[in-house]
Amino acid sequence: MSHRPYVIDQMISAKSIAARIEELSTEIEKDFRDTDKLVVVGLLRGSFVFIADLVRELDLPVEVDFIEASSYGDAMESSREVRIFKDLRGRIEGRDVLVVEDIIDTGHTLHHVMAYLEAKGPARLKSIALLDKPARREVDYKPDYIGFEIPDEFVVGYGIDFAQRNRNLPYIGKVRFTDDDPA
Ligand SMILES: O=P(O)(O)OC[C@H]1O[C@H](OP(=O)(O)OP(=O)(O)O)[C@H](O)[C@@H]1O
Ligand code: HPA
Ligand SMILES: [Mg+2]
Repeated sequence: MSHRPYVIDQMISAKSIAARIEELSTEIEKDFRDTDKLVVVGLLRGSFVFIADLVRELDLPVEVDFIEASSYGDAMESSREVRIFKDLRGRIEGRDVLVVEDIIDTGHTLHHVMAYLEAKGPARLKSIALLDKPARREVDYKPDYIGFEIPDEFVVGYGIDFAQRNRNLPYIGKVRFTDDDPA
């Protein structure tokens, strides 16, 4: 939990996010045009806004499922220990699967979840992250689709939290601590 005062500076507008999701959907539709059904798996909690907007742009037969993993808790630093709190409801063996993530930072979360899901034997398994922060990567993993590459800033909004707050902002913003400001 942060007790330091901070403000949020907008980094990516709601309009830019919507435009990028349209482009990404076209790419995904092309790659999975022959699918009988695509299981779109949201990684809770951060991806709940992104998956809602993404599936509504996808002109494919989709099923939606969720898995919950977390490694940050209320901190700004990854614990590097990814815990699965909730597993999928459905089976993905032999199915086409797209994992939807809000942000890839150190890479521990997505890397761990992809290995966990791969072991369930899907036909095709791909991942999409709205944001990619490559400067902080600790594991060698690159999502198949990326919305925006961002600099090394702590971001919030559009589902992403800081100590569980700010998930409801319609845009992506960066956290700026005001006690860092020169007097
Ligand atoms: O690449 P990494 O360094 O692993 O960081 C990315 C992950 O961290 C955040 O989740 P968090 O653990 O905060 O849980 P949440 O989704 O419930 O907010 C974010 O939603 C990603 O899942
Ligand atoms: O920049 C971030 N903001 C919020 N949660 C996060 N989890 C990984 N990176 C971030
Ligand atoms: Mg998350």
